Amino acid sequence: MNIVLFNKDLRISDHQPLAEAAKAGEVLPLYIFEPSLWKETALSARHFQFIVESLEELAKGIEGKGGRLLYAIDEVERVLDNLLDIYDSINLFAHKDYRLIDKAEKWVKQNEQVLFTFGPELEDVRDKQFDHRLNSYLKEMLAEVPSKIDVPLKTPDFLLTDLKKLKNFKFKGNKIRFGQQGGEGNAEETLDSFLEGRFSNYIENSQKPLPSSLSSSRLSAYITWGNISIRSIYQKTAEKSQACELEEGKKQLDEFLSKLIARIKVSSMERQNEQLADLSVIKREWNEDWYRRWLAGRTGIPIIDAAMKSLDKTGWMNFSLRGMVISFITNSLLLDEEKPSTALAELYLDYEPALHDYYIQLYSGLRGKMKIMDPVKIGRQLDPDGAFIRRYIPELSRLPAEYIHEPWLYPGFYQLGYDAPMVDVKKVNKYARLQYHEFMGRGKPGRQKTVGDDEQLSFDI
Ligand SMILES: Cc1cc2nc3c(=O)[nH]c(=O)nc-3n(C[C@H](O)[C@H](O)[C@H](O)COP(=O)(O)OP(=O)(O)OC[C@H]3O[C@@H](n4cnc5c(N)ncnc54)[C@H](O)[C@@H]3O)c2cc1C
Repeated sequence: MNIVLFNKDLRISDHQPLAEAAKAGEVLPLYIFEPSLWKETALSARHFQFIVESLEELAKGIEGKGGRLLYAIDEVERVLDNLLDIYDSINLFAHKDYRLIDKAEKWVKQNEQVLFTFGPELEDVRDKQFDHRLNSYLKEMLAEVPSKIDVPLKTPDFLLTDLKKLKNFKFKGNKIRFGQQGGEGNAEETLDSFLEGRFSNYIENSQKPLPSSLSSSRLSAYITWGNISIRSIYQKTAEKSQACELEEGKKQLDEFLSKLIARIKVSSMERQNEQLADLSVIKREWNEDWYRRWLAGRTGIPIIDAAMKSLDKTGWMNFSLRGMVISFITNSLLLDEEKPSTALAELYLDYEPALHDYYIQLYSGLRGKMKIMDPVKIGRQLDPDGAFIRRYIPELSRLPAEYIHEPWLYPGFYQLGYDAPMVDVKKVNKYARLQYHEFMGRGKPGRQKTVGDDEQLSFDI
């Protein structure tokens, strides 16, 4: 039996494993929900929601070709064992980045079955041939799934034909009401609307909090869950760029393409044996109250709070805000990055472990210099009139612009009902810099913290 293992490739267009399996004979398209994966990783209710929306559309697409998408709720090895009891032999078809590829590879070896994998050979970005291979992959013809998919007459009883049973699944976190919805159609619409005009201020706006939600492509969640393939985005964009009459348009699209390529490169970086800095000696003792206020968007520092509230609501933030919120908690407040990183991963709809971990490490100083940012200053640069802050913090919606980034300076501050800042940013940053410079200079811990340090760091209104 030819079994297609769907994973983070929830689409029909440019789906090579499905195309090849359909050419080989009868196909059983399968999506496995592994309970252990949902329990042990940062996958959350909002990811589940997006996946279900994607699967519903995928199922319709497969039905349209005469096939049927099936589901299993179990560990991947057990599902495959059960299938092997039913079928004499199994050919698995999957993309190379199938999340459970190690398990599938081990299983086929142990059971003498066959696994066909598809996708570019892009394992190590330092390889001299990397750029060449990437370039050819991006320009390759897209895979076309045949118009008819043959299904076996009878499918195993233990496989599910709909998603109702999944309602008993337990998830972390909350669903999103105002975020992007999963599915191939939505992915294509998002790309089309970007190429039809939203791209025109990409460079200027993609790091500004409010304008970025329109001027950025907003494709990240669709790429993460494979509702659209990167090479189809690449090809459509390159075509649009060629057709652009104005140099300015080409410039915007080239910048966007460079981001897509950055994604592939960061995802392909060889991470084993990497030496990360050990900053544990300068970290503060864990402060649950600070952490909770940061996560809830109640630090009293408007740009941080607006960013965290927008993430909770929409599941998305632009690059600069992502860097700023993690830098604030790990570098300014000197808290360990592990818990904040997991909390953010649960909230980002586009959570992709390779990218997320890399940038969290970069922004919390584990991969080089620890950058200590001033969120008030950054807020002024990114959101000068405070439109983003006003959108997400209603208490500040009518505050005059001159106070929007430092509302505690407003004479009527206590009437606003907004939180007083939990720390004085200047003081915590000064303290963090001192700790870091001592650590770097002498290669040993900074000044031992004494009782009363925290009091010195609190805000002096
Ligand atoms: C701490 C931190 C964590 C991050 N975690 C993730 C994550 O889990 N998943 C994720 O998709 N992105 C992550 N990013 C990268 C980036 O912030 C998002 O890809 C981007 O904000 C998505 O919005 P967009 O699709 O509108 O991007 P656009 O600007 O329109 O870019 C198009 C695509 O290129 C890729 N991309 C854009 N910027 C980068 C970059 N600097 N490096 C690598 N790829 C890029 C994304 O796939 C994106 O969809 C993270 C960044 C930081 C600083």
